[in-house]
Amino acid sequence: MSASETSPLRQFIRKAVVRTAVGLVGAQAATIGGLVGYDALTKKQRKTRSGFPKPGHYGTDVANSDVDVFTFGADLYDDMLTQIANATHNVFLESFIWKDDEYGQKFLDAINRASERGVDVRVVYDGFGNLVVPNKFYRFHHDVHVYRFPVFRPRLFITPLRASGLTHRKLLIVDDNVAYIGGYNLGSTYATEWRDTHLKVTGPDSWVLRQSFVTVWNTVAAREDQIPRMDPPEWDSRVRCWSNLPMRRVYPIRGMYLQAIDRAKDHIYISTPYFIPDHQILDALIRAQGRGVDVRIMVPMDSNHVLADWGSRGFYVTMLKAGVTLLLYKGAMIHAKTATIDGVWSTVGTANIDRLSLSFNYEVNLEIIDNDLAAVMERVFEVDSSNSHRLTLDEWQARHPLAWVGETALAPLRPLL
Ligand SMILES: O=P(O)(O)OC[C@H](O)CO
Repeated sequence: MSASETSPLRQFIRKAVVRTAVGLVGAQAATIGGLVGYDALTKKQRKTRSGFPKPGHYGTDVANSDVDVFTFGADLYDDMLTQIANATHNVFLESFIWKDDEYGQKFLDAINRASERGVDVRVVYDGFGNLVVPNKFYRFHHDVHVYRFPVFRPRLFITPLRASGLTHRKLLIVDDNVAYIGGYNLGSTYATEWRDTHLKVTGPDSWVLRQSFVTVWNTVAAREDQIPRMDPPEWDSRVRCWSNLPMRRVYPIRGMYLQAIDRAKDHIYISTPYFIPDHQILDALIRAQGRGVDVRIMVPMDSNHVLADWGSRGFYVTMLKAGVTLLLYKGAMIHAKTATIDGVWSTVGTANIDRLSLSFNYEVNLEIIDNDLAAVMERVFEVDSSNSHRLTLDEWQARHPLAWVGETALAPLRPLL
């Protein structure tokens, strides 16, 4: 049938569909524009937030290794810088964000000095994550081996899945014996203004993090730049490492979370800066609450990404109706990517509970089965809870109708956030 022969009814339906689609996209664009504009206006106010209670620094033994829990950036960075300064053999550093500020410079200087004195230094950082940092900041000593994850990747046209993903990891491994992992990127804001959590593993269990770094490095580096294999200490460790590696097409962190949530019998405490779960994770959490598990999820009251906040808020009614406790962290940005379950199981890593982390980016999480560490993680969660507002269903349902419009308009974008 030619266009001129199209029936009036068909023409009407076609126009209605096109207008609805244009209207929806327009509403979404207007919502995003409004939220981003409002966010820019209130940014200054967020910069003068009141700060946060510091949960402290804890040391525990897990099997034959020492595990330190850091919850304040300046303490962590000082410890990392001391390790780099004392390194005698090698330093492997990977970071999603590496700012050109005071602390960023300290790390750059420390690894350059290590390289100068003959330490084998390997660095991985993300091109996209540091687009706003001038390239000239990254002046490495000529012996430092560097891989900058490229922003543009021609291989995307050949092997789109394997060539995708940013490195969202934050890792430091020193002398094959000390390894750091957690939410801290490198930058001065994170040193004092953000609440985050990092682990330091000293001893044989650090191997798993070394191996995670080596796996990525040895895939991207030239043959002459490969890092030699080091044998693992033991099979039956209570410390497991899960690495999302698009280059291998594996994303095990999501599976780790699903298994642990399904296994929970008593309580689940999760901290995440960005909470935009897929259906299966959301369903697992709601089912856990339904069988009597005390599920508590902590997110920032206002994070540094307004769209992520609104993407997250779209889940609040469902969660609150299911009885899940929502804790909104006040006065500072909480960026910890941690969970602890039943006083036994804990994870600390780089993955957020969102699709970018669980199904797209390079990530790494430690999973640790240990009562003492779980007790520490619960203590940290308790201190953070004391600085959080517990949201109620009544309060949330009384929010401004425009908020509901924002949540609904952003719902289709959740997979991208
Ligand atoms: O991507 P993350 O979780 O490391 O968070 C980084 C901040 O969002 C920087 O804007």
